[in-house]
Amino acid sequence: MARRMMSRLGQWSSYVFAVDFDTNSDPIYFALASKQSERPQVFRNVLADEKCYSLHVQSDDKIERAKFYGGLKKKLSKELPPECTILEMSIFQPNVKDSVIKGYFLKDASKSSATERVLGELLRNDPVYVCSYLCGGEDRQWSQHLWSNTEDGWVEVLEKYCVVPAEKPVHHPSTLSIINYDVFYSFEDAYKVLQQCVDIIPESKAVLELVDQRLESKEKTDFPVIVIEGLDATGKTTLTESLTEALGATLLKSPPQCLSPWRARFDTEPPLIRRAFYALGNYLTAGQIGQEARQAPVIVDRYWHSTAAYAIATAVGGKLGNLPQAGSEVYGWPGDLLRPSLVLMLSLSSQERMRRLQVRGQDKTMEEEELEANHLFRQKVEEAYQRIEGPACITVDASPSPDQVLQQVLLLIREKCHL
Ligand SMILES: Nc1nc2c(ncn2[C@@H]2O[C@H](COP(=O)(O)OP(=O)(O)OP(=O)(O)O)[C@@H](O)[C@H]2O)c(=O)[nH]1
Ligand SMILES: Nc1ncnc2c1ncn2[C@@H]1O[C@H](COP(=O)(O)OP(=O)(O)O)[C@@H](O)[C@H]1O
Repeated sequence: MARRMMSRLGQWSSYVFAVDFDTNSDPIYFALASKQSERPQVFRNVLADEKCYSLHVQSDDKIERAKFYGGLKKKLSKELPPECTILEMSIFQPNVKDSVIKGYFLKDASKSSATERVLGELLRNDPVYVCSYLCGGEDRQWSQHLWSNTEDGWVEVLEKYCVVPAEKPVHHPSTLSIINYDVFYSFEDAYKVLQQCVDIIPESKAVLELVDQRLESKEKTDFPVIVIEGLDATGKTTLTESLTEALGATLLKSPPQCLSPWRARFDTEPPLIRRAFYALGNYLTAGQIGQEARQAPVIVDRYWHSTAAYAIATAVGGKLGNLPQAGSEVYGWPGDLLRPSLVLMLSLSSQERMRRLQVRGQDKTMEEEELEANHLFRQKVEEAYQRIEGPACITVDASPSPDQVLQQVLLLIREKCHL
């Protein structure tokens, strides 16, 4: 027992556990130790006498981990008692990229044994670690108890560790696994993800075949390439169509039309797979841009900024201040992706944007629903847009009439692209 205890504690002793009790404040950070700490009790302000558990995915295969984790919250929400609160949890080594293991912390105020039954089932059938947390002794200290399956299918508590406070890390744990999990900075990295999905998502094969036929894009283009960005209903479609006419340009968009048959399918996938799909969409569009910009200016409706901004805003948990600082490598442009001459970001008040969304009456994407419901998510998307470099976007006030916005943008294009 001692050997196993040391092996696990040895494995986890350099890890910090982070639980998001409230998106407006810092997570609670704790570590594991073989003996109690002299420092204040970890959960003193956030837990009373609830039963607490944690579970996290243990698989070396990042696709399997992403797929399982993607469906886990829905499964827990469906099967756990309503009094059981499901909180985001990360286990990570501070400042070590790719060290993040995502999971959930359960605060169970129910008096039923349903939670333990559901967790026992998960432990028996799925690639998860399950732990329970107990508060005991005069000093009301918390301990973590690792569950294990016995041969006859029962659950036993394998090892017990003291839960001790841990320092707040420099970077929020959710920022440690953005690169190649939420945002892809090379064609090859995105392509590899879909290649690994061919067996579990058959549509990946058709997408890869299209991507294999993509046109090569050149560094430099003969005519200017102008990208129009912005949240849903800021007026991108209206502006790009009138711009195309005014400039005798070619209109493209990302993801390109040829990926439309599979878009809804990949929108249901976890970020790792979904973002790889959108990244490959940008490379397909880049090939089309390279070809079309030989004959005329090109206008693009959404491109890299949309892909990176939505992915970063979705990945970064907690408050707005948890976003990686401006200048961070996550805001960099992929070295192998065609760079446009100009990126314009349409900006609009929330009220006017909601009005236009209603007027247009189209269905909203899942992310747009989120944008509407979640002011914090919208702030993160808008802030991420502003921090992306290579080129950075120029903000345009999209509140005037369609024609006034068009004239304002034509002036900017003439000034910046000498068109
Ligand atoms: N284009 C694009 N959209 C993304 C990406 N990642 C997520 N999305 C989602 O897809 C939505 C936009 O998809 P579009 O096909 O541009 O839908 P649309 O109706 O044309 O959007 P608007 O042009 O904003 O009206 C965004 O609101 C995001 O929710 C990405 O990499 N590229
Ligand atoms: N400058 C504008 N002023 C008022 N309404 C606008 C303006 N631009 C677009 N709209 C209207 O707002 C709605 C959303 O415009 P759309 O071009 O579809 O935005 P996006 O493509 O960014 O989602 C449409 O009904 C459109 O007619």
